Amino acid sequence: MTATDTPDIIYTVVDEAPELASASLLPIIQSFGKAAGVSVGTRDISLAARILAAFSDHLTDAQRQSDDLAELGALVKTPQANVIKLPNISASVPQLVAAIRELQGQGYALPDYPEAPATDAEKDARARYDAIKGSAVNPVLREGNSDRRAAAAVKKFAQANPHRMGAWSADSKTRVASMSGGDFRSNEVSATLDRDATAKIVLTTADGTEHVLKDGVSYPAGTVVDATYMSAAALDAFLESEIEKTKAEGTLFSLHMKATMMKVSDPIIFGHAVKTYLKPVFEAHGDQMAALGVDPNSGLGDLLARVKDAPEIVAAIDSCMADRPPMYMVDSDRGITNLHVPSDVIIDASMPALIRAGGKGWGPDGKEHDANCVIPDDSYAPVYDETIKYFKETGALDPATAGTVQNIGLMAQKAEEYGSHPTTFEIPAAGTVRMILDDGTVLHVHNVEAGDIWRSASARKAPIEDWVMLAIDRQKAEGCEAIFWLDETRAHDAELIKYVTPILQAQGVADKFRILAPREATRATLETIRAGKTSIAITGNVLRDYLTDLFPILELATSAKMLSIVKLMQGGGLFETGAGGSAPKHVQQLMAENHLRWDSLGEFCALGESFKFLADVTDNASARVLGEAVELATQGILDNGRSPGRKVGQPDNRDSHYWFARYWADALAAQTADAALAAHFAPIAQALAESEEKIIAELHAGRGQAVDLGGYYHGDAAKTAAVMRPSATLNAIIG
Ligand SMILES: NC(=O)C1=CN([C@@H]2O[C@H](COP(=O)(O)OP(=O)(O)OC[C@H]3O[C@@H](n4cnc5c(N)ncnc54)[C@H](OP(=O)(O)O)[C@@H]3O)[C@@H](O)[C@H]2O)C=CC1
Ligand SMILES: O=C(O)CCC(=O)C(=O)O
Ligand SMILES: [Mg+2]
Repeated sequence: MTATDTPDIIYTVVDEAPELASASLLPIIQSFGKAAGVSVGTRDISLAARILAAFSDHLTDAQRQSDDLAELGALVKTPQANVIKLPNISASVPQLVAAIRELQGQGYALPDYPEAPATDAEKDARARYDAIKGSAVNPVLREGNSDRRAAAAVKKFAQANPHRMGAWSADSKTRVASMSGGDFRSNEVSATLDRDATAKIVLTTADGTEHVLKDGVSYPAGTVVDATYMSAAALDAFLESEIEKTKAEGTLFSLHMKATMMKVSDPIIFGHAVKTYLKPVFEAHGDQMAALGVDPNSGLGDLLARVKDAPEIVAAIDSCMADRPPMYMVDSDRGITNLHVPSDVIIDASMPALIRAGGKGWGPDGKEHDANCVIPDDSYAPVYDETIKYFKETGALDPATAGTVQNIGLMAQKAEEYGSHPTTFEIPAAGTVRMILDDGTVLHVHNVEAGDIWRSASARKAPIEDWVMLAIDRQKAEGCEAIFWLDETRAHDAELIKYVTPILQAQGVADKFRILAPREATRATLETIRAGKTSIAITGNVLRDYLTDLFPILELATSAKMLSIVKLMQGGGLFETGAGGSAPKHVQQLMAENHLRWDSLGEFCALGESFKFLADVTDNASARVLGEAVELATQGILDNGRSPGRKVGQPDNRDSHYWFARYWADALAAQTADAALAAHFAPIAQALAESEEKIIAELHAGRGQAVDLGGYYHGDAAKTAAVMRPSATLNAIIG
């Protein structure tokens, strides 16, 4: 693709619920955009497309797929970028394997996912699959810092229509457990480089052998470079003790990790939890299980499938589980536990859901119970711990009166932990890890044991400075409380504070900001929003992720309704839709009963911003008219209660798109800034209004019945369109 082929706006093709929604919404957007001379094209970053692009050489000409992620990765580094990014699957190994199997079944000659690669071909396939695994998309596209908040109209709507909140009682036994030592938080060291440098990471084992874990990592001057490790022995002792305490406390055992984004460290920690929970089974049958290909990092689901024909192991598991505290369940009806799949329980979504429910999780008995929320590393766990303590003291937040928390997140150029996977290692043998600069300076040293998880994360100067300036702009726009969530006693944060304070002083705004450690910032922020006011949380990358689910889920019921703007460092714009994920449960519901409860409010918000951004950079006045009309349409959806319902029979995602098109056309027909557009949309608006009954009836035909999409990861476009665009009348009006 040459630059001239790039559409004005790129709308990403993704997976699961948002992709199903796109089948209905995108044709509307493309048709409306075309009328204003704005081209809206697509690039495919779905898991299936990324797999196919990585294995082009295994496919026929007709099957080959371009590497759209690579193209977008280059585009976001240019001022022309205008990308609407929907949530995509960040695949765990079980998801990746399922997607490969589906594609193979459709006739794509892909190699299997090699669990234990031996031959060169297997090693090559494994390396290609590993590059697709986990959060492999967002870090490539996020060449800017993050600005996430609820649009004023969305917040007002949530206050006027408060969602249900679980009650919190002072005697709730729900709590957060994290390590008091030996974790990433306590072992962290950090330094800011005063010049451009390259580094190597070397493990020297007890016998003096040097193993180069990584070479040639390059950093520009001013980069904050951290190193830390989690002790495997301390982790196991902690998990063992928490499993026992959970049993004594009579709560559910739950583990909350980010195995997708932290794709190297967190599946290993998850695996430790699986092994510790089933410790007697691994002690008695470990060798046999290894021979059956069991990898605890892949979860209990995979493990059970592998041992199903070994009755002695199955019996040992049953007896062990009976003796353990009950587990927090992902799906109690189907027996899916917290430890089944590493990507089923993702901390940013799972902790807020539990907190919103009054500290309750589902147990194996299908009932709600208090839970022990195990979050081994103590870097960010205090946020949840303090939130839970606060709600126990004060009762749940009232969404009718609560203020709002906005977020400015340091995210650009793979900032902090979320960029650390290429420099994360499970240590093979005891020794010393050194991070050595090109001039021989030893930047960081740690003594480690076999199995420890060592990692280095970094944050570059330009993104840090951009982040502080973005925070200053946002505070100026809002005039409200603004807090840097930084802990001066933590090594990395102390280095960041050395950037933040002088910039605030130089800009003359130091009195507008506070710097508080996450625990203190959590309490201060909760008190602020309890009083109905706004607070800006200025955070690093991980808290950006955690807080933009936590507060939206408390305030708005879902983070799908968030405005999520990434102001790219090179001048382009990336507009993320919402702050949540791809909602697999919604796909299951659509397939079973033809109801899609996905709310596209995040897409609507992103679309308005994208059109307005296009108008700003290209002087395309029609694009501004389109964007402003999108905002009115979004307002119309809210004012008239046109968002999807949760249950079959209620209006769903498709109904909301009809209303969105109608309100959008109404606004375009009514505006006077662009007479040609008004004239174009007047008959469309009229047709949409006149055919309302017919369109709604056509949209609802077949609701309640199972539908066939022709695949889960790689559905059939025609089948999906038949399901998602069932109204011939609407389709004809849209053209
Ligand atoms: N930006 C990105 O690309 C992101 C991708 N992900 C990926 O998404 C997948 C699922 O992640 P998960 O953590 O389960 O989180 P999700 O955000 O997909 O789902 C959590 C719950 O939030 C509710 N929800 C989310 N979006 C909407 C929406 N638009 N409308 C209505 N309700 C919504 C649903 O609640 P209910 O079921 O009650 O209706 C849903 O089950 C994973 O593969 C993950 O890696 C995750 C986060 C961000
Ligand atoms: O990229 C991912 O896997 C998740 C991203 C995410 O959760 C977020 O940005 O809020
Ligand atoms: Mg998130």
